[in-house]
Amino acid sequence: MKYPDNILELGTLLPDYMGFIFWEKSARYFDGIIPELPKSIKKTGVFVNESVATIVQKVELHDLQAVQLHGKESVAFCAELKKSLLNHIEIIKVFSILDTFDFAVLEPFESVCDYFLFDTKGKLPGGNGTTFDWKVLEKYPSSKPFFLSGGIGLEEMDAVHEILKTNLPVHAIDVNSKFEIEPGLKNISFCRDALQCVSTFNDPQ
Ligand SMILES: O=C(O)c1ccccc1N[C@@H]1O[C@H](COP(=O)(O)O)[C@@H](O)[C@H]1O
Repeated sequence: MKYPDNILELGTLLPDYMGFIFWEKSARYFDGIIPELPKSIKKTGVFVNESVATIVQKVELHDLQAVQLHGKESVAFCAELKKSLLNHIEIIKVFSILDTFDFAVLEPFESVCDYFLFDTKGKLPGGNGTTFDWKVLEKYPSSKPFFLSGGIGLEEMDAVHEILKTNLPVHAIDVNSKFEIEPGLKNISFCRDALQCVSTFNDPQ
């Protein structure tokens, strides 16, 4: 999200999280002031290999409730960040998947982050707009809840429904470029359709 009016309009749909990209090379780079949003929406800062000091500064400046680490942040880095954020900010550690994934790498991160996020490996650290084969997640060995991400659009809603029927601990569905008019400007009507669609998932067939 980048533009105040668009941020406020999306806010009326009450998503659980709203993301702001603090990676300067992104076309979605956010350098504004986040307008007042409903308190239930967790404002999430997305960072790529940023320093602890910068992340803490952005958390304080924008009153963020979650940080998404979208680079090669180490276990030690996540631990230091967790300590600096006094445990009250959610830490979401991203792992990028192509065709296969060695889930053993997750184990040391279990205690230093609150959620994992699985995105698709691509040219950019994130926002590549491509999906990975979610079958890879059948081997997910952990009970830690995760965000499912990477190129999710309205066309993926049936597949999203299917994955939510499994025992996988999917915490949230993370959408980005497939819901945009241009980078950082969300298509509100697409977002409304997706939320409407998700709200029917528990309806009896
Ligand atoms: O979107 C970006 O520009 C971006 C840049 C650097 C790190 C992460 C970024 N976006 C995140 O990428 C995922 C997947 O996005 P997409 O659906 O494939 O477009 C999502 O978490 C974005 O927040």
